[in-house]
Amino acid sequence: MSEPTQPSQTQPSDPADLADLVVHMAGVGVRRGGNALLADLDWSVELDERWVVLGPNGAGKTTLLRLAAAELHPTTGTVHLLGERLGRVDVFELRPRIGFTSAAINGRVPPDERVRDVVVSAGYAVLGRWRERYDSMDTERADELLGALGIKHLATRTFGTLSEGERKRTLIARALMTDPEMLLLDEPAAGLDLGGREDLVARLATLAQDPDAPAMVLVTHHVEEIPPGFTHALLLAEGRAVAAGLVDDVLTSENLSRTFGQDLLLERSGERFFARRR
Ligand SMILES: Nc1ncnc2c1ncn2[C@@H]1O[C@H](COP(=O)(O)OP(=O)(O)OP(=O)(O)O)[C@@H](O)[C@H]1O
Repeated sequence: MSEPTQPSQTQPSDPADLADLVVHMAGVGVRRGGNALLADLDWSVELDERWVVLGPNGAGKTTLLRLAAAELHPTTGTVHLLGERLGRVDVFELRPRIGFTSAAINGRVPPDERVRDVVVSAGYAVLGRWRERYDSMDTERADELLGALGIKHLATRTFGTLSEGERKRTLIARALMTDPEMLLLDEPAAGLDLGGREDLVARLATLAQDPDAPAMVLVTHHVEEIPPGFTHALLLAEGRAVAAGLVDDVLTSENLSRTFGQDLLLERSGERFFARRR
């Protein structure tokens, strides 16, 4: 195999340029207990970009997303989110500007909370406090988002009675409730059956193609889960970027093989990707 495609993003140093970037990471490392979870990472996301972050188990994808969600600070390097530098900004002011869904959030929703309240309470930065009085405009917005994700009919059901796919869609609606400038999705299709996955991929494709939608970063292990309309890809292995840039340049059999440490064949059908071992 030849040398990997080196991540080749420009790295602005001027604060005015940084203000235009949703995410800017320079020389980022995260260490825990002597392990490098991430190392030497340079990565930028612009407002109109939709990124997929792909890599094997343990590659550092969730760690990267938690940095982008202002849930973690880097051990080394600098992270700017929405023009603000982590460590120099109140993260409690930053977080409402970022929509984030993950299995961890899924596990924190009380099972007896109603679906509409799971969504609407995001505007009040609370989970599991459904007795708050909500503004009718907020309720309408929540219903609109539930409609866009195809689950408006479930608005009065309790979260605990939903299927895994319905829960994931509820949490995406919740993440969009605050009109975030960036939407982070950590393995949104994990645990879904084929129909559920295809339905979610189609809904995310619609969102990705909406020019008013926020910048998006989707973490996955599977190229089959990349929604059409996603523009960029970051391939991670052992905490380091293997390749980063436009989907068309980065998603190749060679880069995928290097990322997953196996000889893989990547195939494309229209705007969808499929991979298997050679
Ligand atoms: N607090 C910690 N101390 C030591 N190692 C950690 C800690 N947190 C995570 N790790 C390790 O860091 C690596 C990266 O973890 P991370 O969850 O970011 O990977 P991932 O790519 O999201 O993996 P997966 O696809 O399995 O979810 C893993 O090997 C994990 O065991």
